[in-house]
Amino acid sequence: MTDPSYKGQFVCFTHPHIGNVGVNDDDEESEKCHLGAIIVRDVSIVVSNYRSVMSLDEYCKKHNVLGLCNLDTRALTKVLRETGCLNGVICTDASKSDEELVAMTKNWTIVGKDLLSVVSCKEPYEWKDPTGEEWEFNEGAKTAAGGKAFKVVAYDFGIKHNILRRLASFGCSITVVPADYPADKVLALNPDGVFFSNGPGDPSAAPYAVDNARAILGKKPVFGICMGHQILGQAFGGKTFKLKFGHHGGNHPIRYNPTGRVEISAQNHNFAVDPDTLPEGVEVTHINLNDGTCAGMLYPAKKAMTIQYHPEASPGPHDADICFEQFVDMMKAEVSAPVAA
Ligand SMILES: NC(=O)CC[C@H](N)C(=O)O
Repeated sequence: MTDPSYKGQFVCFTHPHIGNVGVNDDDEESEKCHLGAIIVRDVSIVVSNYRSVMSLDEYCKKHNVLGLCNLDTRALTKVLRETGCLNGVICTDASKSDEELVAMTKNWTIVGKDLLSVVSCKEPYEWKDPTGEEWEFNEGAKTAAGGKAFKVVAYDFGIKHNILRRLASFGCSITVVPADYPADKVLALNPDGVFFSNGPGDPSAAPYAVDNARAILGKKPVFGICMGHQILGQAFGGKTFKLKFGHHGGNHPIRYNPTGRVEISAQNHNFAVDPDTLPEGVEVTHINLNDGTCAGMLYPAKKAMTIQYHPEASPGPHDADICFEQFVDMMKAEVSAPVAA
């Protein structure tokens, strides 16, 4: 609910019973809920978890989030699995006719809408907090950087807090900058690496982000997650397209081509990079095993790596946490062998 990449979307849960563990402040991935609406079959009236501070119902009311319950979400899922993702409208104004409501949905499209500037921070800020001691699952994270504190500038396209925490756990100190922060100002900060975050909407709707990425490529090691992967894909010279079925939730198998290792991943995206449009020198390193789409890239000549899904999880499995270490390794290698500008 608090992942800014979901800005404006309706999320329908297939699990019939939602909300039994309540809501806590520590798991928030940004300052607020970004969903257009949450749709569940049965919202739990009993909340039982030691971290819970309020029920899902109370949370929705407090944050003015539209919630629908008692809807047959499995029936809706059966429709969506045929049609793919659909536009929807939820309305409490009984004076609107069905025709008017249908026209509203038909006249709306996610394609071409720049939502990055809507959810991004407005001013740069620093982030230092790693994953809390009691939740750290990767003993190697602390020592991965070999005692060096790598300075990372992170583009905020709607960044999730846990990405910042994982980078900090791997020894990075991070300056988060707005989505349209000029590339020359980023380079003037002289970071060890530049990170491109997750974010909502159509990656083709933010050409300024692609231009900045292009201007940074080859000058600093870069890492992109989700929207960052798509923006970098375009900066490499590739194209993105809207999937019929987006990938959502915490159980998607990914193959890492260099080793054949399969990891289970958390995902949230509706667009993808078309691998056929990528220039020579860009390797597709990760494949989504459900539909064969491109899930990660490496551009060795530019010291650029990208992941279409969520290695930071939160929530979700930790299998892909190794990506943060690979980014740190790229920055380490850069200290001894700088990339050619
Ligand atoms: N989580 C994300 O960054 C999503 C990326 C992009 N908005 C998509 O839907 O594909």
